[in-house]
Amino acid sequence: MPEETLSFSDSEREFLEKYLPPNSRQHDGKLPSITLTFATSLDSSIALAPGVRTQLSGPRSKAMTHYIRSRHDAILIGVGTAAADDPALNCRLEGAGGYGSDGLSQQPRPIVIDPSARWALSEQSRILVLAKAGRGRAPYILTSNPSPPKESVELLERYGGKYISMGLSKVVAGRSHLDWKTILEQLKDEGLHSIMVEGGGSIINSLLEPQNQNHVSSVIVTIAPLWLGQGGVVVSPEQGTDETGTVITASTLKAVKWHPLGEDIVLCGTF
Ligand SMILES: NC(=O)C1=CN([C@@H]2O[C@H](COP(=O)(O)OP(=O)(O)OC[C@H]3O[C@@H](n4cnc5c(N)ncnc54)[C@H](OP(=O)(O)O)[C@@H]3O)[C@@H](O)[C@H]2O)C=CC1
Ligand SMILES: Nc1nc(O)c(N)c(N[C@@H]2O[C@H](COP(=O)(O)O)[C@@H](O)[C@H]2O)n1
Repeated sequence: MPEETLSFSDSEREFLEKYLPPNSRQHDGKLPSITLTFATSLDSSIALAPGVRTQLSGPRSKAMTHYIRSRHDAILIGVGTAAADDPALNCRLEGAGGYGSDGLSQQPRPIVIDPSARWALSEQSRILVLAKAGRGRAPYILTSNPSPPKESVELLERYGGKYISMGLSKVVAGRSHLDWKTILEQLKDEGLHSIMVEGGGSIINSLLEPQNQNHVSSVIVTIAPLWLGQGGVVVSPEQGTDETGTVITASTLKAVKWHPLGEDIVLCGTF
């Protein structure tokens, strides 16, 4: 199926600028910056159910998401999202590489966090179909599996992707978690300095934990005017507690800006 080409005008871009990585900057050894972005319902759901691809963004906020993609070196998702959505993870903005210009300019590198290397990639995976067509890049997969499936290694390498090995940090409720600082160090070594994290629920909730928030430079959330109902994939980080054990607010945004876009509203902020 041909991918649609999107446009997002200069005047629409203005409100976002403060929350995006600068177009050019000195990296001076710092860890990559993270922009955390996702689309949510009014009941804080980002998908109808685990494993169900759910469109929430309207056409304007979808175009915004692709503009934000164009402003980052990489887009990062968890393996839950890769397996559920078979995502394209490219930039389909008019003028991006493969969408009106040659080469891969404005095409971010997809990054998948896949501790056990369980994502079943194939020649038909959308991400590789687009890489083959010169409309996106093949993914880098961060894993703590020392021997990912040989066929997947070969398939990835054929199109310019690869597995990157790193140690396992901890296991939470039966799920393997990689450590954010180590992830960012690995990405810095790959020359990637700005990372747009798109999801899914577990990845977002992990980054919203107090000990990980310091890695997040800004948050851009699209809020769609609907309720998905119970049973969805919910963004809701663990509650915090103070020194007496009393429950406190998990996270509060600062420097907040609200911007209506079509029927959605976009919330931007920092920690
Ligand atoms: N509306 C929106 O904007 C978006 C919606 N989505 C939706 O989200 C859903 C997927 O969310 P979810 O199932 O939570 O999966 P995720 O995409 O969040 O992936 C979670 C998995 O990543 C691995 N992982 C490694 N390190 C960490 C870490 N530090 N913190 C958390 N996870 C880590 C674990 O793998 P393992 O299980 O192998 O141990 C974990 O189960 C899909 O339905 C998708 O459609 C996704 C993105 C955006
Ligand atoms: N911004 C946004 N709005 C939605 O409604 C969404 N469902 C998502 N999902 C994220 O985008 C990925 C799909 O991207 P492609 O269109 O396949 O390039 C999906 O995997 C989620 O990360 N985002």
